[in-house]
Amino acid sequence: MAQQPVVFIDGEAGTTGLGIRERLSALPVRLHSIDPALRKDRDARKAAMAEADLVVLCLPDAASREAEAMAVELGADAPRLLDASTAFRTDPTWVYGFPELSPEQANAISSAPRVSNPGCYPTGAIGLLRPLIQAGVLPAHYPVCINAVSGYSGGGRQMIEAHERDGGPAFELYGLTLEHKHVPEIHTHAGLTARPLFVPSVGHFAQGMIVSIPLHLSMLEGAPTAADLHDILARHYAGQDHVRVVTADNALSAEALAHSDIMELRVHGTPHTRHALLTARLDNLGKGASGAALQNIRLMLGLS
Ligand SMILES: NC(=O)C1=CN([C@@H]2O[C@H](COP(=O)(O)OP(=O)(O)OC[C@H]3O[C@@H](n4cnc5c(N)ncnc54)[C@H](OP(=O)(O)O)[C@@H]3O)[C@@H](O)[C@H]2O)C=CC1
Ligand SMILES: CC(=O)N[C@@H](CCC(=O)OP(=O)(O)O)C(=O)O
Repeated sequence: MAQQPVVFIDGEAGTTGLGIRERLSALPVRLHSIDPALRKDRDARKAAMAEADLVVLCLPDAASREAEAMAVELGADAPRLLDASTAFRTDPTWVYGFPELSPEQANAISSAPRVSNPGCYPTGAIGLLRPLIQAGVLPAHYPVCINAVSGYSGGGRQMIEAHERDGGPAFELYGLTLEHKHVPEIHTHAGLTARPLFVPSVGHFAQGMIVSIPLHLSMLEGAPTAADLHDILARHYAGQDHVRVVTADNALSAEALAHSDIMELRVHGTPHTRHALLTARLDNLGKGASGAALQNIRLMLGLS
């Protein structure tokens, strides 16, 4: 029997790491772990990397960069890397791990030595914008405004503890310098030429996310209707397991897809409105993190 590929999750005890570990139990892989007391020990992490075929980095950005440097030091023994942080998402030497962007993207992920897992908010924003830009209906220079709300698990262990111990705010806008770390990622991978304006927020619920983007249809090529935009998205994602283009509702709860790896896309608006609202609903820990990582792990290891 062929040997199972070895996977090491650097940051296994964190929010994203735990989610990936849980999902990996369904795959024919061997998980290589290190003594939890040594989880931040450089030598122990490097030795674990040398044992692995694939290392999944579930770390803050600085620790991910350090891990990548350690992999380079391993030379010919370097494992392939999948990084869940923001560190390499706009680095052209890494492949962006969003397989639904195109069949070519899925192929590129399969053979790449370095793959960056998309951010939670960018998954929703890029998932909505890119097919419309590609289809030529949304101009790349459109002044895009993105509003989004996340469950508090989006802030990792520290934010989870703050909400669960101290209550946390019911609803809070943040990133109000308008320089959130996800802006360059959305700008690059949506295919926009104009920098998008992004306003995130966090609510007092654990998991779930809505990303919403209002559009003035009269400013789009050919003045399409909301139904036309729905059809473009539906054609783009036809046959995909993790992204569904569904009928618009009059209200949307952010928590409905908690514990799911599916993302739902909607186009709201009636034939009478000259406005449309694009929405993406997902679990920030599911398709927004660990669920997407599992898709990439399957592709990288050739597991169907
Ligand atoms: N939470 C989310 O919704 C999403 C998170 N991500 C990204 O995934 C990454 C991990 O986030 P998340 O799981 O939420 O964060 P957590 O804080 O929950 O987990 C991070 C883990 O990394 C460990 N760690 C920190 N520094 C080091 C180090 N130098 N060496 C080894 N381990 C270290 C932490 O240990 P300790 O706690 O002891 O410090 C912790 O176990 C981040 O880059 C984040 O941006 C991506 C998409 C969504
Ligand atoms: C609520 C909250 O704080 N969310 C995080 C985003 C989640 C995250 O850090 O993950 P990725 O960048 O890897 O997607 C934030 O805004 O920084």
